[in-house]
Amino acid sequence: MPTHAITATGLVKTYGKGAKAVRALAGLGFTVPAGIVFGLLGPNGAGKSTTVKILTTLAAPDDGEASVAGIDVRREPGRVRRVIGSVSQKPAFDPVSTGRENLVLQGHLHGLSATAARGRAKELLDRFGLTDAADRPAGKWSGGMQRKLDVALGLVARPSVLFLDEPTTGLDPEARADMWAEIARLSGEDGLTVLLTTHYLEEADKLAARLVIVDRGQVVATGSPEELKNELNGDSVHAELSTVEDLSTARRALEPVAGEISVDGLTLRARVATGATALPGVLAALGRAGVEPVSIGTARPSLDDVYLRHAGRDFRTADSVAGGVR
Ligand SMILES: Nc1ncnc2c1ncn2[C@@H]1O[C@H](COP(=O)(O)OP(=O)(O)OP(=O)(O)O)[C@@H](O)[C@H]1O
Repeated sequence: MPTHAITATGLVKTYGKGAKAVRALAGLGFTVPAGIVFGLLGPNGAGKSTTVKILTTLAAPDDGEASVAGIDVRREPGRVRRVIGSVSQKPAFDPVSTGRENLVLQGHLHGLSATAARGRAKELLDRFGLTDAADRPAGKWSGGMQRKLDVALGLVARPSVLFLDEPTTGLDPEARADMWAEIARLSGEDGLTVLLTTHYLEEADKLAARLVIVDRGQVVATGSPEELKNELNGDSVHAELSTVEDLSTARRALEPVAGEISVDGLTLRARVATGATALPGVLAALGRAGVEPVSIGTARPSLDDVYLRHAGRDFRTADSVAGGVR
């Protein structure tokens, strides 16, 4: 295995032509060291799925280069497919067949003998805690168990790189926490490289050893979650106001006491050196301006703040306005 499990350089992809053309990737590039969970984080429409389609050989870039496990995705797509596992957002299992049958069938599709396919199915069922349900139709399993089955199906052929596209979308909090534990175990135990795409900041923060933040088809920030948050050098104070008028008054009042100020709905966020120390000054400034916040608090920097700094807009707002580079 080369040191880098994935490299992508200058990827460009445009869908459609003329006035309707959407530039999904605008020169995107990153490298993924082997053996870690790597996060590809970005709001809806940022270009994550397009990147994964190119890396898993399902789409060709208009320009740029990429390799997976040292193999060029454009020149040798067949070889790439043999070393990767891919778990897409859509379920890959047959709901009428049992979990075990699904896994055995997948083994056959990858050329395993009947005995080897049964053995691998048993191993994966045990590993994901699915043995008790193994002989019931997968369509009757809970959402969390079905997602685990999807991941298990992606692992049947012992890939060296596993692509997980939005693995926890639609899961309830308990199933999501369970899935997070499984994903963390994948790279920790098996030395597998996992490329995780997500639009959940918290998920990337918790699982990814390194990540790139993608916005409008380009990488806007790269590093470990800790590195990225530490670069921000400071906490934030969040004040929720009751009216738009109060919001503008508060903004003017805080300009002399805070660094960057941003607004999300009726919440104002101001960057300060240390939240606890700055809070009395912020409250005093608001009081002098005659503004009483509905609530106020401080927070350590989050990936949300990192995104705001690098993309110049709030993550949640960007997430609700999907769109490529036009
Ligand atoms: N087949 C397609 N035809 C036209 N436009 C497309 C196609 N696939 C994606 N796009 C557009 O390209 C841009 C990037 O989409 P992509 O699916 O790669 O983003 P994403 O970050 O994966 O978003 P999501 O989290 O919503 O899946 C978006 O504007 C999207 O609407």
